[in-house]
Amino acid sequence: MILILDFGAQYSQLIARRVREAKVYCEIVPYSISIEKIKEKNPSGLILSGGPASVYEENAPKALPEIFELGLPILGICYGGQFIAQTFGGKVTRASSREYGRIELDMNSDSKLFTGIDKSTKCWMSHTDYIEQLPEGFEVTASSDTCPVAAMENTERNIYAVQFHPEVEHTERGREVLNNFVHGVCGEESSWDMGNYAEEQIKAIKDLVGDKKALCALSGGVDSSVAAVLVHKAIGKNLVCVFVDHGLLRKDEGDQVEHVFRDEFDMNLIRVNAQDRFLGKLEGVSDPEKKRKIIGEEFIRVFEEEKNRLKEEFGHIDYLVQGTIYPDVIESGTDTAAVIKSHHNVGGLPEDVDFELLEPLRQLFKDEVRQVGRELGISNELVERQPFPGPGLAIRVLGEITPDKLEIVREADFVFRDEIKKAGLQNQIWQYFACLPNIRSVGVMGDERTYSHTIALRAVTSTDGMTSDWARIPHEVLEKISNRIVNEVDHVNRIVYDITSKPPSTIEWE
Ligand SMILES: Nc1ncnc2c1ncn2[C@@H]1O[C@H](COP(=O)(O)OP(=O)(O)OP(=O)(O)O)[C@@H](O)[C@H]1O
Ligand SMILES: O=c1[nH]c(=O)c2[nH+]cn([C@@H]3O[C@H](COP(=O)(O)O)[C@@H](O)[C@H]3O)c2[nH]1
Ligand SMILES: NC(=O)CC[C@H](N)C(=O)O
Ligand SMILES: [Mg+2]
Repeated sequence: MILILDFGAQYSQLIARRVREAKVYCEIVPYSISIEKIKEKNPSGLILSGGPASVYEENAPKALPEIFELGLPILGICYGGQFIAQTFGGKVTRASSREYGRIELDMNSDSKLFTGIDKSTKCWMSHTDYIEQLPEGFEVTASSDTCPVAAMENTERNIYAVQFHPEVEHTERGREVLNNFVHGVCGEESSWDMGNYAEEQIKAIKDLVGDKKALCALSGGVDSSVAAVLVHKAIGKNLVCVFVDHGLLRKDEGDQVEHVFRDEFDMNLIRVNAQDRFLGKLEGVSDPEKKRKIIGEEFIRVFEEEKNRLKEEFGHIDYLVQGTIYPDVIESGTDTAAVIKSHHNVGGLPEDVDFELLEPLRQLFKDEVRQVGRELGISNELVERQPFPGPGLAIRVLGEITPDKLEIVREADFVFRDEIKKAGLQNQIWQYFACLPNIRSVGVMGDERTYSHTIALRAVTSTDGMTSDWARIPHEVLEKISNRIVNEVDHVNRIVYDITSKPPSTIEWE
């Protein structure tokens, strides 16, 4: 097995996922793990993850130096690599030129880590610091103009470090790098089997819930639909689904979700119209984290009210099923990982929740959830649906939300989606939406001065939502979308297209 020492990385689970995909068992442990514990687990290699800290800071997280005396192969990624450099006497400092997102790297294919990889390949970076001075005994195995030590190794000690992220989907040959490490360097064989996730989960849910009852927070999105079907297969009629229309949905979405769900599934579904209470609570609030927490809490209050209301006819409900997936968890922050944004269903939950949480997809990434959905026989149309965040349009109207602004973004978003569909691009773009940045600018329309809103279009390619690139939508399509939005949506006189990757941006603007 392989041990991953976690320094608070966004991508630790992704590293684990790639190692498992290479059919090798692995576990994630805190960076501070003791030497005895490591010996107990008897790994064939260690991977040191990335992390938000800088190794030269006073309280930077440090693994025990004795890990380097175990004789085990070690691979450090980003922070992990910088930690290796510092430990062996190299120098890590803040880079004059930071790198986020795509870069081209020259790799030395003589390195065991890069066996079989072309010289120049596309890699994904996310760092502020860099290895300025190579530690003694190490040699450089990859570099770019701005990052002289993009990879280094000490073959005698079997220690490797990379500045880029081999674990993310956008690093073209990343899987091969990790394969080379676990098989080529650590000598692991492909022996571990992932089993059948759906079957195992259904059995586990059956055992856990027994004949108790559960309420599923159902949005009509991919994650909660898959979660609902899993739980329904386990406990049948003891599940009730609650869909909340919080007034922050896209155009006509409430009716569509209700329709699709009743058509496709034979499950209890309750729709709660809660537009006024959500918008009331959000009035005058402009901080994104505050908005997310208000929404997270309000969802729970609605579910609790439904639970009380259903007591007589349905019986006591113990569990709340949510379609939480791994990015929701990690981005909401953990003991070591930074808070990127509090997803309403994790970091946005209030402290007092009158349910036991049941989240069967909590360890999975989006593409894995889609795979489970297909195994469960859910229609392609639903499984392929683009993600839509639980806080909805509230995090796409930047700053304070008003009914007028919601209306503008809703209409612009409708036009955008309509044109993407007409251009036949909906399967090539992972997520696409309109956003209202809350800036107004001067325009001239019909010879009159306007001072109106800007709409920002966001469209990204991704696989798991952890990294993304901006979608290269043909200019003719963008032109059509721009024309239509300005012509059809009142109070808009300017359209911009977002051309940042994640990192450094995130997919949503708030
Ligand atoms: N309008 C809603 N009504 C009830 N529950 C919701 C609603 N929106 C979100 N949720 C709950 O919050 C969870 C997280 O939302 P999220 O948007 O990440 O997932 P999803 O809507 O199920 O899938 P997708 O990512 O495809 O939109 C959902 O799985 C669901 O349990
Ligand atoms: O249910 C959700 N509740 C949330 O609070 C939330 N915030 C972001 N998202 C979705 O998660 C994916 C990654 O988003 P970001 O790059 O913006 O962090 C993207 O698909 C986002 O749409 C959310 N989903
Ligand atoms: N992704 C990382 O591990 C980042 C490491 C460190 N915080 C940097 O900015 O360079
Ligand atoms: Mg959703």
